[in-house]
Amino acid sequence: MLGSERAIIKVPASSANIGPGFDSIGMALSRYLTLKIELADEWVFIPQSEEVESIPTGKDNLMYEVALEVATSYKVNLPAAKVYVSSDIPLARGLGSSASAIVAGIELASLLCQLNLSIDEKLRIASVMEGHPDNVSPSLYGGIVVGYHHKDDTYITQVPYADVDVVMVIPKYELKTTDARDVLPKQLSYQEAVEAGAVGNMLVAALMKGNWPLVGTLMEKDLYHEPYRMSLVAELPIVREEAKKIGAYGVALSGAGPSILCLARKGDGERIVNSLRKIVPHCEVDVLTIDHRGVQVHKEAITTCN
Ligand SMILES: Nc1ncnc2c1ncn2[C@@H]1O[C@H](COP(=O)(O)OP(=O)(O)OP(=O)(O)O)[C@@H](O)[C@H]1O
Ligand SMILES: N[C@@H](CCO)C(=O)O
Repeated sequence: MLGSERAIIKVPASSANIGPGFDSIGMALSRYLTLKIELADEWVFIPQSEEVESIPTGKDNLMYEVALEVATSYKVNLPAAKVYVSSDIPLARGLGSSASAIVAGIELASLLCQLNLSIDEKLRIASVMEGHPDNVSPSLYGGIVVGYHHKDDTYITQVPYADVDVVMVIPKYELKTTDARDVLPKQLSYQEAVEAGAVGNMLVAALMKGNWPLVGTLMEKDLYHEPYRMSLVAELPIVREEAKKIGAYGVALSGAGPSILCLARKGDGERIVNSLRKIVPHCEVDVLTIDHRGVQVHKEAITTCN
């Protein structure tokens, strides 16, 4: 295995929650964490792009920690590797960079230890590690995924189609998920919990039917997290007002923020991007597509030049 070959692991980014699908719904997006892996005498991660220039280069890297934990749980040794890392997923912006790294770490262990893990086994391991399946499941399976995870089981269902444009507003500042979770309440009242659950149920029904105007309405009615995180992302109300004015279906925080997800009719994305760039010139604004493939692994021959 490997030796004269190099393996390539490509993991898509993801946007979790889509409003009321807190900790359970996410979509895979067309930004990627890419690893090129060769067997080596010791572990090293070599950053190849700006987004990952600050990641640890040794055994304190999250991807190594994940790979080691997987190898240990299967009672096998983890061979050392040299890993070239490139990515256009910004860290700590609500685009699932940590979930992509967890999926990459599981794939590393599966490949280097020849574990041959099934995708469902990878989902279970990744969800246990991340604590919720909303980012890891789309990064593994692609598309829009609805999931439920608890200590005994993890379940997912893929949304069958998604013909929408995705506009992402990405502020320059980071917001760590742990900090964005610290502002959440410890409890909701029974009445609030029932209402929040009903909104989430309706969102799933609308997603499954491909009723995007209704998805847009419901993604703005979250009661689990966005009301508490609003104060952390000043751009959210401004982007929402402008995007809705020019025809977006709906706007919500992407994951724990600070990025902002806008869903729009197919073909409307560029127009919305042009308009939002004027309103929030300090942010990156881009049309992304939904990745339908999920994580990809392949091998290529290593050729040496003399
Ligand atoms: N490729 C990577 N290699 C090593 N560590 C990484 C990598 N990608 C992300 N991380 C770690 O994950 C942290 C970001 O995780 P965090 O959960 O705060 O944000 P996120 O996953 O980008 O956003 P969200 O969970 O809201 O979608 C980084 O600061 C870094 O420590
Ligand atoms: N569902 C998670 C996604 C980020 O990990 C949150 O919103 O905190």
